Amino acid sequence: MEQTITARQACVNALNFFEENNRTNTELLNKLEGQDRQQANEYYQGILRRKSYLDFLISKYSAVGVEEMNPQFKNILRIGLYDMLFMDGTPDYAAVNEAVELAKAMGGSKSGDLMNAILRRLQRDMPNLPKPDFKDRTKLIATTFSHPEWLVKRWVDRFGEREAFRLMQFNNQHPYYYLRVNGLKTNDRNFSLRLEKADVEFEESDWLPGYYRVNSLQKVRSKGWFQKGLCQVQDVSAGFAPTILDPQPGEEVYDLCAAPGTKTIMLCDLMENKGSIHAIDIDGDRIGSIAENVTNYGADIVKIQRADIIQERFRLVDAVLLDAPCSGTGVLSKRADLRWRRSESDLDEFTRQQDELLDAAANMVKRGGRLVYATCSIEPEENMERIEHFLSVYDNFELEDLDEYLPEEVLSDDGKSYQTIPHIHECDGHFGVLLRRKV
Ligand SMILES: C[S@@+](CC[C@H](N)C(=O)[O-])C[C@H]1O[C@@H](n2cnc3c(N)ncnc32)[C@H](O)[C@@H]1O
Repeated sequence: MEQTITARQACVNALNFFEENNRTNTELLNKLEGQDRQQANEYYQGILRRKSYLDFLISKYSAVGVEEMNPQFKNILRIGLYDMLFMDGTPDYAAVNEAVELAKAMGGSKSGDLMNAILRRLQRDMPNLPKPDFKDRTKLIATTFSHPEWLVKRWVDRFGEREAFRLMQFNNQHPYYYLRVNGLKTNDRNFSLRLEKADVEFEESDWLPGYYRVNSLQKVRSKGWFQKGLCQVQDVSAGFAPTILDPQPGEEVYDLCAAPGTKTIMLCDLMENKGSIHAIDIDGDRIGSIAENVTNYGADIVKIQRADIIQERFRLVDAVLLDAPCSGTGVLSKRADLRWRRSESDLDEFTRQQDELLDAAANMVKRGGRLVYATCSIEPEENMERIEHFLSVYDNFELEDLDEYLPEEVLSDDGKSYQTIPHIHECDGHFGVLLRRKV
């Protein structure tokens, strides 16, 4: 029989995995059910959202430096401290006990004693814990807001300190989630009635139809609505790219870079499940999720293909969506792990790849056809600068106005691109443009 583990244990395992492999293993968190699963994810993302600050405090109370500490012990310590500082429902004594028991179980009684000593001292000083006191301003801000120094420097230079603080504070909040209704299986009215009946607090978006902002996904998950394909989790700003592509029933559409398929199923919805969508992705592991999503949502116009779109040739179609791989700096509140996985040099790699992908995508569009380029980044190099570069090479494409599709507050002054910035628009940060190939 498989041994059952607690949310805290699962989180320690996931944090250990992250430190070793520099990536998230969602299976370690999601093998739990119900509330435990939610709690494990909450710990994991929450601790990564506050990592530098937690480590700063740990360094003040431990004789062993954070870098030299046994990773498992360090991650249990982070959970105990996170519990005391940020988990409202856990009394301090319970947070300490849980961490001590976990340390004993995972590392023996000496480990439990040491855990107890460090956390008790932190608990005692709780109202007056030390504040980061580094002379180096970037390091001070980075530690206070738990963001990497390179990103702090970049955002302070670009936005100024005050705005950068607001952005990082937003990234450190518990995120909002949006549900998008699957129009192939239900409708907005029916779905909002379901939400009311299930006692889910929600707010309907006034930006796009069929989006509902909720504070927690737990009730929706327990109702089985995701498995039934009634709705999906998709930030409203992620819905902008399929919206501006405006795919029509009967058209032939490429969804390049499609996995895990959240935009593919929205395209099916917009096309009323008529026409054809080729969902293409290079990643064999991620491609299975497209099929799962499509089946769940009751769509049958999707052909899934594993391919490198830069290497392979495709015939021309009416509309192409290129949801490019990017740094993901627009989604750091939901994907706190990304802030520690990325480095500044990754940006050069992403922009090079984005140019190649745009080049490939442009050669799949019929005359008069449309190409949408989108990212979940807020970095200009991955966004408008890529499009400016593209247009300097491809004078047979032009930018289209977006004001008939999207609210004014997310559009650039000339109305030809959208960009959401998390703390300003209170959603994820997404960018996109609609390019038309001249006839
Ligand atoms: C931002 S994610 C796509 C998210 C997806 N559109 C959605 O909304 O669910 C980018 C995807 O690009 C894929 N990708 C990267 N390089 C590619 C290439 N050369 N050919 C095809 N897919 C590629 C990655 O495997 C990844 O799944």
